[in-house]
Amino acid sequence: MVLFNVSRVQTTPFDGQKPGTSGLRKKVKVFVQPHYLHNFVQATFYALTEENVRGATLVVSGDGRYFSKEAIQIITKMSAANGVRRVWIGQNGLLSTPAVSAVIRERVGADGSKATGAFILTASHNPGGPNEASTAIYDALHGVAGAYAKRIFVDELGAQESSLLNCTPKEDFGGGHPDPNLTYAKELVARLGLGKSEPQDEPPEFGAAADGDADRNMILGKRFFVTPSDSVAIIAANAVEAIPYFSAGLKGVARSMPTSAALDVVAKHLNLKFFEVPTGWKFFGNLMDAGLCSICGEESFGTGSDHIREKDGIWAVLAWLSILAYKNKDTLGDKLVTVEDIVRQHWATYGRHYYTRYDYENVDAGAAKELMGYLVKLQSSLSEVNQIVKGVRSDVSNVVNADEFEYKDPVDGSISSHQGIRYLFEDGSRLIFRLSGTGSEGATIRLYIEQYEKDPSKIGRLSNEALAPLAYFPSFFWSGCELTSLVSSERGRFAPAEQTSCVVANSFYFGSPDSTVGAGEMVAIVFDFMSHIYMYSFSRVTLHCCFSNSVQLVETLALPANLAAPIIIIKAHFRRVLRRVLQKVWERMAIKFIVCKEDPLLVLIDATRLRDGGWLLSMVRWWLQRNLQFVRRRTT
Ligand SMILES: O=P(O)(O)OC[C@H]1O[C@H](O)[C@H](O)[C@@H](O)[C@@H]1O
Repeated sequence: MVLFNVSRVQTTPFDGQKPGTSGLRKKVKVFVQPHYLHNFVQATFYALTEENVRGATLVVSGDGRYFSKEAIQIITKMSAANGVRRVWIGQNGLLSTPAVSAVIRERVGADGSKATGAFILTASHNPGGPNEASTAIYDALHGVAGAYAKRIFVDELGAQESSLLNCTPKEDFGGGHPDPNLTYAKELVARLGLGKSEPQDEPPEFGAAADGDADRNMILGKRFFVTPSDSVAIIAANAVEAIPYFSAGLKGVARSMPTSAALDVVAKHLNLKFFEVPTGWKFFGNLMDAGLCSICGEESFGTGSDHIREKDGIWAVLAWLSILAYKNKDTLGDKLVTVEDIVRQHWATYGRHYYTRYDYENVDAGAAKELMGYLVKLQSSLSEVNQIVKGVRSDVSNVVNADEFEYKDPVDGSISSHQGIRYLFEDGSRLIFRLSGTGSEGATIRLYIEQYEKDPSKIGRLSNEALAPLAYFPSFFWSGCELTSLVSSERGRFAPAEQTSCVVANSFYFGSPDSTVGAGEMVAIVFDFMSHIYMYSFSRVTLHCCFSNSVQLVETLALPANLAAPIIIIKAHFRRVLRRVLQKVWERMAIKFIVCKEDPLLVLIDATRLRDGGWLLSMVRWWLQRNLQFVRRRTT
């Protein structure tokens, strides 16, 4: 016979310690509080009848999640103290929930005993770990990455199966678009708290996605998006300490031209060889073969190293996990260093490159070519460019260089020309225009906007706000072009799809604090030919410097200060078609039309009408998106 000393310990109740539908489910940090589990176990014993406890046999086991071992010790001791005779524990404390049920119902002990009940240590499908928030999700978007993900993340690294999302490869990628970005990795984006609405569960700390063939990657933190340009810079900055493969040092780093210059700053700080190559992975291959480059990346969600000659989506995720592990090596039990912490720390050290990309897809190939030609021609006069720039925003630095990117391969000496049009600003900001080389229909124009901020007090701004001044320019640069083709196209997407920021381009300007209008205030809503929408307050100075032509126009027209009916000013060639469409819809709003020759489409509305005018804006936007195909250079 074994004798135990039983001691009584005074405890106090815990708020909300109530079993729900299926047991007591609480976060680990709640469960590990002193006496939390003890209170629950003792309360359970008190609730049971004497004969179910005294001399009884209990089963105690679970799914082996964090804190199970400690809990089994506590429950076993408390069972003994309460008179339980025998505790059956699965090997290493492991038993599936159905197995526990089977043991209670079927198992008969050597002495004929049967279990009267069990403590099952599980939270079922919910995450576990010292901090459940440290879980991760990997979304293979039903591409081939799924086949590798289970082996690498679950079997090798011990992640839970529930961390795998869309990891069964499917012929049609599950009907989705297997491109890992904020637009297409919808489910992952929503789970990480970056969707339109808050997710049901607290988002995990880490998320990543791959494309169909597993060479691209997207890295997310909880409610946080890491731009691919930042991602490669951060990997490079931490590689030597955090990734054993690079412990001997980096040979050099490289990025594609439109990728932000975040990597350049790291290379400079660490005194690394640095290369800026045209878009396309093949340019990195030469550098790697020549032993000049260890890590490289592109804004198009490609990141890789010289372990192979392609970008490698899973490698990028492992690189990030290595950095997270390294940054957390001393934080066991404390608050974890998160993805967001790492990125913000990086910005504080190296400065931040605010960055976004707009894609204008499926536009008329001829018109796109002409537009690019126009942008190149504009480059011949920097003073003209700066005149436009200063006329729009006096607070933006000068364009100091403008060119078409050309690359001379340092290894074989080959030259690649016409690799994108660059407008480079004095403060390091850049506007880049490029024709995509991967589109399958029409042309795709990519517009990359980047602004460098060194001042640590200014690195925490919203990206759309920080980039707003620069985002004004493209339409002004293009003001020498005009819309001509009004071919209706259901499929052509006229509105830009913003790939690298959470902000949808069309809400870009409405979303900024500048755009709030007071009741009775007069505002102008301007649609430029790219269907960006600008809203200006007439009582603000911004309007005067932002849109001087329109102001002059409005002044010339001597519009009344408080407009009763909306007025729509349209370009001459829109008149017939737009008027026909809009007049029908808006008859009851007594819209007056004024036709002007030189301005973009201008809708002038009394702000008091804006509250019920949302549908009106949607109508205009819908019409523009549906009907305007693209631009052609002004021929005069
Ligand atoms: O030319 P784009 O449409 O911008 O595509 C750019 C990307 O296309 C492919 O994925 C290449 O492998 C990448 O190296 C490149 O960055």
